Amino acid sequence: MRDAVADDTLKMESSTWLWRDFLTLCKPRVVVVMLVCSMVGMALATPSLPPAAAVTFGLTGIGLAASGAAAFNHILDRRLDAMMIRTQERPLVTRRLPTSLALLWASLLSVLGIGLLWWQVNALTAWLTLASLIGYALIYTAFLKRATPQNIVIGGVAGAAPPLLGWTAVTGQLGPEPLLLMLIVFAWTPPHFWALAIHKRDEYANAGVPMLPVTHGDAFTRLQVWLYGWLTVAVTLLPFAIGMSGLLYLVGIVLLNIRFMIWNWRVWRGHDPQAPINAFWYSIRYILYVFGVLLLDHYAAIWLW
Ligand code: HEM
Ligand SMILES: CC(C)=CCC/C(C)=C/CC/C(C)=C/COP(=O)(O)OP(=O)(O)O
Repeated sequence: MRDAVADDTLKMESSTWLWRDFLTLCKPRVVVVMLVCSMVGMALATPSLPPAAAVTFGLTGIGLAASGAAAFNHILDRRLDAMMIRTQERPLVTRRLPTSLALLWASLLSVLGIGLLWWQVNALTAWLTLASLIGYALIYTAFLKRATPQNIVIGGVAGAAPPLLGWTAVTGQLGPEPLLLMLIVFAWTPPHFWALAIHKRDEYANAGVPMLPVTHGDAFTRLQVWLYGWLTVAVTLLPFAIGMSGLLYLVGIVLLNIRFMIWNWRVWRGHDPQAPINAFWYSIRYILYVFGVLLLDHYAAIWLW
């Protein structure tokens, strides 16, 4: 009797673990932030509320496809992940999940995501999402990541797509505004990632991944964080400059950028060894707040005026 209870507990624990592992393959926190950016892209695409069907199917499709891309990344990187402390507890490294099952999971998520966008949203969004999926899962992960320190700059195009995908899900069209939203995420990616890469430089070096701090050293990477930080500041001022967003956005973005650049300045100076990792965590809050303030400004303009 006692053993049967123990067995059941074990079964329950292992099935919870199994689901957790499937979820881990999706990089859920990254995908959630991407979906926030997509949602803001959807909201800004129309002066009224975006249609419920485009929002529901659009977010589900983009979320499934991004999760599929993340799962492919886990598969292709499993040997490399085994060489880094940060990633060595991942389910395919510890073999809690067999690679074949992960491949099935990644394919299922990707086909469902792209299929849903194709049938229920529009062909343009489906094609662009497929391009982002291939861009991250294959071009970045399998080739660029191992080949050049510019990997995350080029690969950043795929990661930056979500606000544009949200926009096209609602309008079926491209335009300068969604490209600008994409450009914000694109410019933000180097300060976001290189701050972390400075902190984890030795792990990347041991694994033989040519990230910028490994190939060009800390000082050069810190300077790049500072310079791309300024590029991000310039790009985030454009929505106001072109009349896409109003005064509320301007005030919000100036405050956010001051904080963002204080962190990037600390990284650049290099006096505080904890500055890069703190700047990395702030970068995630920053991108959420930037899209949050774009959204607030948009609805304030519609409802208050
Ligand atoms: C090529 C582009 C990108 C690269 C190379 C990159 C790299 C990374 C890495 C290595 C981590 C892991 C940190 C850890 O394990 O503790 C991370 C975390 C994160 N990234 Fe990025 N990132 C990119 C683009 C993006 C984009 C576009 C978003 C969202 C819009 C994003 C949002 C996040 C979030 C929310 C986390 C925290 C995840 C967590 O807490 O588990 N990243 N990023
Ligand atoms: C369809 C669509 C919108 C696709 C976007 C896909 C996506 C989830 C991009 C995430 C970007 C990211 C976390 C890169 C880090 O990869 P890494 O391998 O360098 O980091 P790791 O070492 O933590 O795995």
